[in-house]
Amino acid sequence: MIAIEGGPVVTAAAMRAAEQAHGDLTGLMERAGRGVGEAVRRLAAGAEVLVLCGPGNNGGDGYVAATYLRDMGHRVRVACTDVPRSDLAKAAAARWTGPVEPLADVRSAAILVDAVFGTGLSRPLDATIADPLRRLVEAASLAVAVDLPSGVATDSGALLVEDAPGYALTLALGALKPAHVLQPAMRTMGAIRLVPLGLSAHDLSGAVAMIAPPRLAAPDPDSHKYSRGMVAIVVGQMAGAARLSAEAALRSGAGYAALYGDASELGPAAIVHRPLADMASLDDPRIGAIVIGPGLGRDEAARARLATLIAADRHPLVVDGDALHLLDPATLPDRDCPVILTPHAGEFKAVFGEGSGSVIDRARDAARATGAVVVFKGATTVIANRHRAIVHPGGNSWLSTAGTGDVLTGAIAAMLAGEHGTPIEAAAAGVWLHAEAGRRCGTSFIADDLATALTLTRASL
Ligand SMILES: NC(=O)C1=CN([C@@H]2O[C@H](COP(=O)(O)OP(=O)(O)OC[C@H]3O[C@@H](n4cnc5c(N)ncnc54)[C@H](OP(=O)(O)O)[C@@H]3O)[C@@H](O)[C@H]2O)[C@@H](O)CC1
Ligand SMILES: [K+]
Repeated sequence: MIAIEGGPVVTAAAMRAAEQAHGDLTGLMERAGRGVGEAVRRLAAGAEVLVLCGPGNNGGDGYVAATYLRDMGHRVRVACTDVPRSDLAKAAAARWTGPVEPLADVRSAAILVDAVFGTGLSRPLDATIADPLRRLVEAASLAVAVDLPSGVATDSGALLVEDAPGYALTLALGALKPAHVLQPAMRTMGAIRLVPLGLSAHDLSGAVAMIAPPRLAAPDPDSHKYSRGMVAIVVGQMAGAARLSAEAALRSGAGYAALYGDASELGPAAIVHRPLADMASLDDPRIGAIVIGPGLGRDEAARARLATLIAADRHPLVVDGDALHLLDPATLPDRDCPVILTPHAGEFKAVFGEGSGSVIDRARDAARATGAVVVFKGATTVIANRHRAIVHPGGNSWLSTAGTGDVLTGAIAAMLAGEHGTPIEAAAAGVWLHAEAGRRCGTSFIADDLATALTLTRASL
């Protein structure tokens, strides 16, 4: 089992293609089943194991795991939902010489291994499988899903079973699939670990990857406040939101944060307040990123400011909150300077409509249509540009409090202004810092605490 940070997230079809490119399908199943067997053996600590096998290759992995456990002298029973139907599963089942019980009335065991369906699940589970599976998972003190819990849709993360039971551990085979990073599937999986199968990185090189901690360099010895990144924030009707963004930008490492507009001079003294007599005040070439949206309001003045910034095309932009409701996405593809959009689900719908597919698909479609980096915030946050996507599979659920989005915007703007990688890398770095700061804050914190926590989060890298 190895770490999954930065690794590929691969659809069922891409996984099958990688498997075919590898060629040695029997060898892959051997590695998968053995990897499962080794993990289960370590965790079972001698307790009886029940392996449930389905008719396809997921079931084949189960037979291999059961055979391994038996050969290691472990107490193991096998039950099946159906006879093996794929050639590989037939061959694996033939090597299991013990009894195979029917699923319906099989006795539960302390350790349950679910090898019923994996990436080949094609329709909702029938009650004749779902009911005994739920009973056995719930009766076990440790339930382990092979590749995926049987009942989750690989590419969308949807549940194809009612009252899906919760597992303690899911052993992803070869690579993570979208369901491993998407809700509601993810919340049924428990801890997720990867069993490597030796598939080549080239064959797995999909366009979607798990987020990894960013590598952020310390300022150069000859750095100054502008070279570290100057963030300008356009103030609107609710100045507190803009202040949160400014503070977050500074605590994420920006050298200078200026609020442009009529804000009372509250907040850290380090934040600079400048009047916004006209938009020309934002022409300062030292500005590395402009934030527009937090607390902006949706009046005509706000709309005009946004349109002017987009048309001017002089600075990288981070567009959030109210500005997303005022945005005409058709104006974006012509820009040369990078744009990062940071919508939550409601804002995403306001800009792009409902879309189709998973949040990964929808974020990627939006990025392709606009040329912008789209940070689609939610239970799983997806950061996409035209060519690829990075997923952050959720952070501390206590982040769902007012102002945390403004903090994220500031963190992303700091990364963009400080030129920490390409725009998608800068956006991902901001998402990571924000989520990690949220983790450090624990429970019932407020957005101000989150902004404060960015200092030590940044220091941890
Ligand atoms: N890719 C790799 O690199 C490797 C993949 N490996 C493993 O292979 C797994 C994928 O195997 P797979 O393609 O055979 O699909 P799998 O999940 O076993 O199910 C297919 C069977 O289930 C049936 N079926 C489907 N839905 C059903 C339902 N609701 N109710 C009832 N039946 C249903 C379906 O029947 P059908 O839809 O044709 O009627 C078919 O018989 C993957 O998750 C991993 O564990 C590793 O061994 C090695 C490396
Ligand atoms: K499974």
